[in-house]
This record gives sequence, C-alpha cells and structure tokens, in this order.
Amino acid sequence: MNNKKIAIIGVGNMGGAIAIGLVKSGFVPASDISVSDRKESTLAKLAELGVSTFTDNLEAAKKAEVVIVAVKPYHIEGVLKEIKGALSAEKILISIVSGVGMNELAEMAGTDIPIFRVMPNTAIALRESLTCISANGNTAPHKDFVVEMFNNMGKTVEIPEELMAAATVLSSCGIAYALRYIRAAMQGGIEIGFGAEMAQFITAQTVKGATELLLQSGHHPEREIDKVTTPMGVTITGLNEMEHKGFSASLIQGVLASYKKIAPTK
Ligand SMILES: NC(=O)C1=CN([C@@H]2O[C@H](COP(=O)(O)OP(=O)(O)OC[C@H]3O[C@@H](n4cnc5c(N)ncnc54)[C@H](O)[C@@H]3O)[C@@H](O)[C@H]2O)C=CC1
Ligand SMILES: O=C(O)[C@@H]1CCC=N1
Repeated sequence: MNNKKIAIIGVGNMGGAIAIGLVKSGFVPASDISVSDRKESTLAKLAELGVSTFTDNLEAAKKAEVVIVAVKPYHIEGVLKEIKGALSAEKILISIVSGVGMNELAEMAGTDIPIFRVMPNTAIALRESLTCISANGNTAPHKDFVVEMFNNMGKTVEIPEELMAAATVLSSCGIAYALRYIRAAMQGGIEIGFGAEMAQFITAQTVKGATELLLQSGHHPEREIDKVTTPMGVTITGLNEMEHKGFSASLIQGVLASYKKIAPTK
C-alpha cells in the first residue's frame, strides 16, 4: 500500500467512479482518501466506502498529497482558486477535466505545481479503465506513482498532451459509443426472439469475447472477422447490410464530430 493521501474534488460520475475504483484496488486505504462535493447526497453515498467526506474543497485538499480535480470544465477555475492554498511544489495535482489544457491549469494552480492531465473512463469503478496520462515539466519524481495508481484501476497509456483531446474521444466517450452498439444489437436480438435481459447478457458477453480476442492476440479486427465470415454465409450478409447502411462511416463521423467539439482550434 502507498502512504500518500489522496483527495478527490467533485465526486459525480467520474470522480465517484475513481473513488470506488481506488477503494476496490486497495492502492491506498479508504481512510487515506478524502472526497469533497457541494452535494451532500453525493457525499453520503460515498461515505459508505469508508472515505472521509467534505463540503469544503480546501479542507479536503489540505488532507492530501495528491489532489484529483473532477469537476465540470466550467467549475475548474473556481475550484482551483479555492484549493490553491493547499497546493505546493511537493504535492501532485491531477486534472481529469476534459478540454482544459496544461497551460491553463498551470496558470490557475501555479507554474511550480506538478500537474498531470489524466483521461479515464467510467469503467475505472470496476478497475477496467483505459486511462491516458500526460504530464507537465515538474512531474518527473511523481510519474511512477501516478502511473501505478491508475494501473491499479485498469490499463494506462502515456501520451503527449497534444493527444489528450483525441484520448478523451476514443477512451472516455468511447465507453458510450460501445454501449450504444450493445443497445442496438440487443434491439435486433429482441426482434429475433430473445427477451431483453437475455439479449443484453448474450450481447455484452459476446462483446467482451471480441475485445479479448484482440487484446490477447494483438490481431487486427478483420483477421478475427475473417474467421467468422463463412463464404455465402450469414455473417457476411449481415455485415454487408450494416455497411450499406453506413455502420463504419457513421462511427468514424461520430468520432470526428466529438473530436471537433473538444479539439483545440488551431
Ligand atoms: N463522465 C465521464 O465519463 C468523464 C468525465 N470526464 C471529465 O470529468 C469531469 C466531471 O465529469 P462528470 O463526473 O461526468 O460530471 P458530474 O456532474 O457527474 O460530476 C461533477 C461533480 O462536481 C460537483 N461540483 C460542482 N461544482 C463543485 C464545486 N465548486 N466544488 C465541489 N464539487 C463541485 C458536482 O456536484 C458533481 O458531483 C468533467 O470535467 C468531464 O469532462 C473525463 C472523462 C470521462
Ligand atoms: O461528454 C463529455 O463531454 C465528457 C468528456 C468525456 C466523457 N464525458
């Protein structure tokens, strides 16, 4: 176990998922985690994990050597102003806020503060996140710690900050895109005879199997698809119909539309 104390400021969907993932991982004891939020009802749910809860962000940040900010982009400026007094060159600031760059964060928090931008997805609650990490110039002594912390909650990839917007789309939004595929396949499954619950189980486990085929082999998806598509068979008929209706094109365009929304304008 590590001996650094961790604070999470803003524990909604993402901050809450990190708190749950951290506690499950045992990376730090729950008693070394402080969480703050302006909503008491949100804090009450997380208190059941054994973490300390605060409505005062500064108090929570003061308790920790590692401060994770997980508020909406339009709240980050106010929150950093509040907790600035608890930050220092010896502490670590981690922002999971999408679309707020390292320079802006340094301007708000202080240029001497070690800052990491980290982009997880909601599967972090189950310790199955894909988390992208980038760091500013002050972070060298802390990098191993931060990478290890997020490796305890899934897999990590270190990326240059320029790729953070793309990482947000592919990993963080990606969870929602994948779930939408599952929902659509389920709806088809119901039309051909399954109840919703069975259709969901069959589809979700099938997607899990598909991802494992790629993760364990490193194969390109088409190599695994070739093993399924019997000549003149059922699969290729369905796949070609999906493509006629724009399946791949709509996914690519969706990824690009999300990216356009978040990418810094050049
Ligand atoms: N939801 C997701 O899948 C992902 C979200 N993110 C980023 O994480 C951040 C948070 O997103 P969500 O968790 O989805 O939003 P959310 O709205 O679920 O959570 C934000 C939390 O911050 C609290 N809050 C607002 N103002 C506050 C303040 N002044 N002090 C303390 N707490 C305050 C809210 O009560 C809420 O519980 C955003 O910047 C988002 O871009 C990043 C990756 C994935
Ligand atoms: O949809 C959003 O803007 C945020 C960023 C990534 C996931 N949720």
